[in-house]
Amino acid sequence: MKKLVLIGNGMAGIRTIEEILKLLPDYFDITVFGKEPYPNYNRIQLSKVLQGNTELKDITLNEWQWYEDHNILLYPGETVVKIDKKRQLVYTDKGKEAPFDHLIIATGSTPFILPIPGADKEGVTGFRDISDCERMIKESDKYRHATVIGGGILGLEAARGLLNLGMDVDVVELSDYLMEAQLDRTAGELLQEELERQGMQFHLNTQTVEVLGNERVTGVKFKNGNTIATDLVVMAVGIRPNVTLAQEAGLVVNRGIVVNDYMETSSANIYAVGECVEHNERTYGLVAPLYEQGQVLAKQICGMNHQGYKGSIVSTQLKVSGVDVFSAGVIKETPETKVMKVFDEWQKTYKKIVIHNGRLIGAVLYGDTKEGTKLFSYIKKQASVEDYLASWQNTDEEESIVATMSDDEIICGCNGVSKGAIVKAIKEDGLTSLEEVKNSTNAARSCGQCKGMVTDLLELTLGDDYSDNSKETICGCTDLSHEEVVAEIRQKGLTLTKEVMNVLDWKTEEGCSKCRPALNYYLGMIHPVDYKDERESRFVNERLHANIQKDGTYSVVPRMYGGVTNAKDLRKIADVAEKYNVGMIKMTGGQRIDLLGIKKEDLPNVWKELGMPSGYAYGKSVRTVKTCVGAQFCRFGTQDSVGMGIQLEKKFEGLNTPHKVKMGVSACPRNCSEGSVKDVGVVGLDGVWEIYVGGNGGTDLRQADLLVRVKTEEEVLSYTAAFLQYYRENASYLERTSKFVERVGIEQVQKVVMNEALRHDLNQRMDQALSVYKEPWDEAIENQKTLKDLYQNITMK
Ligand SMILES: Cc1cc2nc3c(=O)[nH]c(=O)nc-3n(C[C@H](O)[C@H](O)[C@H](O)COP(=O)(O)OP(=O)(O)OC[C@H]3O[C@@H](n4cnc5c(N)ncnc54)[C@H](O)[C@@H]3O)c2cc1C
Ligand SMILES: NC(=O)c1ccc[n+]([C@@H]2O[C@H](COP(=O)([O-])OP(=O)(O)OC[C@H]3O[C@@H](n4cnc5c(N)ncnc54)[C@H](O)[C@@H]3O)[C@@H](O)[C@H]2O)c1
Ligand code: SF4
Ligand code: FES
Repeated sequence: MKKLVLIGNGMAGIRTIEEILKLLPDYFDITVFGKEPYPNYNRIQLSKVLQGNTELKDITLNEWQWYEDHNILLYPGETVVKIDKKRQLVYTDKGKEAPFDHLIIATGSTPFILPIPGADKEGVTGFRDISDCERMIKESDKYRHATVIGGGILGLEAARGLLNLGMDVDVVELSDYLMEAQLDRTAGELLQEELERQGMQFHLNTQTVEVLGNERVTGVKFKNGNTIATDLVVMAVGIRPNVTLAQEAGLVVNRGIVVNDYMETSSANIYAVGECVEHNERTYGLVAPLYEQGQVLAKQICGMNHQGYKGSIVSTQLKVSGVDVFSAGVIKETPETKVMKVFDEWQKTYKKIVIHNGRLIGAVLYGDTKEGTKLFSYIKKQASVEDYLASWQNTDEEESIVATMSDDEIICGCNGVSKGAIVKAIKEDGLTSLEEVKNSTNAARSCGQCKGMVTDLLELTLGDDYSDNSKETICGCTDLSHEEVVAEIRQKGLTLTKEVMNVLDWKTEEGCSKCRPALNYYLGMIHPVDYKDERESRFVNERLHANIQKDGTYSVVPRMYGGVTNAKDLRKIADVAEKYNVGMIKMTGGQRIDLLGIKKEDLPNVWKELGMPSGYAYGKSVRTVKTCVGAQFCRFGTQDSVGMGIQLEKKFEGLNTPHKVKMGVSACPRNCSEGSVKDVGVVGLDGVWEIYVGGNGGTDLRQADLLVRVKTEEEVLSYTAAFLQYYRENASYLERTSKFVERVGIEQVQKVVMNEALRHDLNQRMDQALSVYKEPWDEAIENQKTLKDLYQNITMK
C-alpha cells in the first residue's frame, strides 16, 4: 500500500482525505499528524463557541471513530517539526519518524500578531482555535473590558462573541470603515451603525502602537497618543500562511507554499492544500476555495483526470446575529466598472452589483442577503446583466428563490454544491431530511448559511411527500397548525372564534378547551382594538382572575410594581387577611404577597378592600418584574434596577401573551433577580443595560440569550416591547419564550428587533395592544352581570 502522510488535521487536509477515500477507498495507508489534540473540527463555528453556547462536540466534523473506520492512523497533539524530502520522511516533536510516498502539507495559517511593544503580554491573543476560545471565555469571567484590533470579518465575529460573554468591547480598525476588504463605504457604515447599536465601540482610522501594562495588558496606545484601558486584547489583523516547515524543507515558498494547478509543490510527491498554499500569487482564507483545491488534489493523487485548479472567486458572509452582510467577487469601483445600486435608507437595506463589460463581477448586500447565493452563481460564471435581469422575470414574490435557480447554480458556497447535485441526490438516494442531504452531498456542512435553501430544495423536490416533522396541529378539531391558523385569520380577515371555526372547517362545532383559548388569544392579538375578549373561552383562572387551589379556594396576588410595597398597602393586606380568614400569607418567587385560601364569593370584596390592581398571577400575560435593590442601596449596583423594573411592569401590565411572561431586573452581573432564567432579564452594567430573553427556571430549564446591549432606559423599554410583540405575533399559544427563542433562534429574533424600522412597527403595534388594557378586578366589581355569573351572585359590601 502507498503511504500517504497528511500534516495538519484541519478542514482542508481532512476534506482532501475524504475526497481521496471516495475515489480510492482502500488504496492508501494514511497517517495524519495534527498539532491540536482534537479530531477535525469546524473552525468556522468557533465564532459560535466563543459565544459560550456551543462546545467542541457540537462542531466536530470527523469523530475519532471516523479515523478508525477508515484505518487512518491519527496522531492528535503531535507536531511535525521536519520534512526530509530526499528520504521521504517526516519527524515529529515526540520523536516519531514517518515515511511517505505522498505527502500533503495542510498546515493552515496563524493569526498575525502586530509586532508592537507589549504584544507578548499576558492577555493578548489571536482567534484561531479552540484554545483561543477557551482562553477568552475564561478571561471574560474575570475581566470586563476587551479590545479587538482589526475591524475585519474575524475581528467583528470575535467582538460579537465577547459582547455575548458580557464584556465591554472596543474595536480598533486601521481603515476608515469596517470590513474594508469585503464592503464599500455605504455597507461598512450601515454595518457600523448596527454594531454600535449592539454595543460595540469603534475607533476607525486608528493605528495601535503599543500594548500597555506590566506582565498583563492594562491598555493600548494609539499613534495619535490616545490610550484606552483594557483587560484583554484580541488581534484580528489578518492571517499568515503557516509555511515554516515547508520553507525549512527547501520548498519554494512566497507568501504561501507555492503550488501549481495540480497542487504540487516544487518537490515531487509533496503537495499542499488549504490556507498555507499560494496559487497564482493568491492565498485564500475561506473554506470554499480550499475545498475546491482539495477536490483537485484528491484526483491528482489518485491519478484521475481533472482540469486542474484555476483559482477561485470568493464570497463572504458575516456570522453576526442581527446583521446580514454578503460580499462576493470584485466590489471596488473603477473607471471601467458600472454599478447597479439600490439603497433603502429607511429599511436599511443596500444592494450593489458591480458590472464590467456588461457582465456581473461582484456584489455587496446589506440588510437582506437572500439573493446572495444566486448572485454568487451569476458572478462565478460572469453572467451578463441581461441574463441576470431575465432570471427575475416570472418570479413570483412568494416563490422560494431556489425555484428560480438553474441546476448549475451553487446552493452551498462553502462546499461548492449545486442545486442540480442536491436535487439529484434527493431523487436518486431517496433523501428526505436536511441531515441526510448534509451527509450525502456535504451541503450545509460548514458555515450553515445555506440550510434554509437546502430545506427549500427538499420541499420543492419532494412536494407533498416532504414533511419537516414540525407540523403540530392546534388540536384534534383541525388539521391546521397554529401558524397556519394565524395566517388564515389575517388573510381572510376573520374576527370571531365561531367564524374561524366555520371558515376553516373545524371538525367540531364548539371547538375544545385547547383551541378555544388559542383562537381567543390569536384574534385578540390580531385585532387588539376591535376584538371583544370571549371570557368563556379562557381557562378558569383567567375567567375568575384568581388561581384556583387544591381545596377549591382561590389565591389573590395584588400588583406590587417591581416588588416594592409600602406600609399602607401592607396594612391593607393584613386587614383583609384577618377579615377573610386567609389560610396563608406567602411571598411568591416573583417578590409578591400571595393571600391563599380565599372563598370564591369573597373575591370581589377582597379586591375592593385591597384597592390594589390585579397582579395577574393567574394569566397568560406579563406577570411580575422582579428587581434587585440596585444602585440606591447595594454597593455593587450600577443602575436603578428598581426604577427600571417598575417602568417595565407599568408599561406591560395586563398585556396578553401566548404564555406567562416573567421578568427580572438587576443592577449588576451578580444578577440577584435571576434575569438569566426569566423570559426577559435586564442586567445593568456601568452605562449599559443588557437585555436577555428566553430564559426559564422551571420544567424547561433554559438560560436566557443575550438579545442586545443598550444605553438608555427608553431603549430597554423599546427593545423589550419589540421582543414581546414579536413573541406575541409569532409564538404558538402556550409556547413559552424559552421554547419560542429556541425554535426560531436568537439570531432571527435579533435580526428583527435590531432592525430600526421593524422595531418601530412592533412598538406601534404593542402600543395599540396596551391601549385597550382595563384593570380586571375593577372591571369585575363594576359589572353586575359578571358578579352574578361568576361569583355566585354576591352583593358587594
Ligand atoms: C473564528 C473563525 C471563523 C471563520 N469563519 C469562516 C466562515 O464563516 N467561512 C469560511 O469560509 N471560512 C471561515 N473561517 C476560515 C476557515 O476556518 C479556514 O479557511 C479553514 O479552517 C482553513 O483550513 P486549513 O485546513 O487550511 O487550516 P486549518 O483549519 O487551520 O488546519 C490546519 C491544521 O494544521 C495544524 N498544524 C499546523 N502546523 C502543523 C504541524 N507542523 N504539524 C501538525 N499539525 C500542524 C494546525 O494546528 C491546524 O489544526 C473562519 C476562521 C476562523 C478562525
Ligand atoms: N465569516 C467568514 O467568512 C469569516 C469569519 C472569520 C474569519 N474568516 C477568515 O479568517 C481570516 C482572518 O480574518 P481577519 O478579519 O483577521 O482578516 P482580514 O484581512 O479580512 O481583516 C483584517 C482587518 O484588520 C485591519 N487591520 C490590519 N492591520 C491593522 C492594524 N494594525 N490595526 C487595526 N486594524 C488593522 C484591516 O484593515 C482589516 O479590516 C480571513 O481569511 C477571513 O476570511 C472568515
Ligand atoms: S444584582 Fe448586583 S446590584 Fe443588584 S442586589 Fe445583587 S449585587 Fe446588588
Ligand atoms: S454555504 Fe456554508 S455550509 Fe453551505
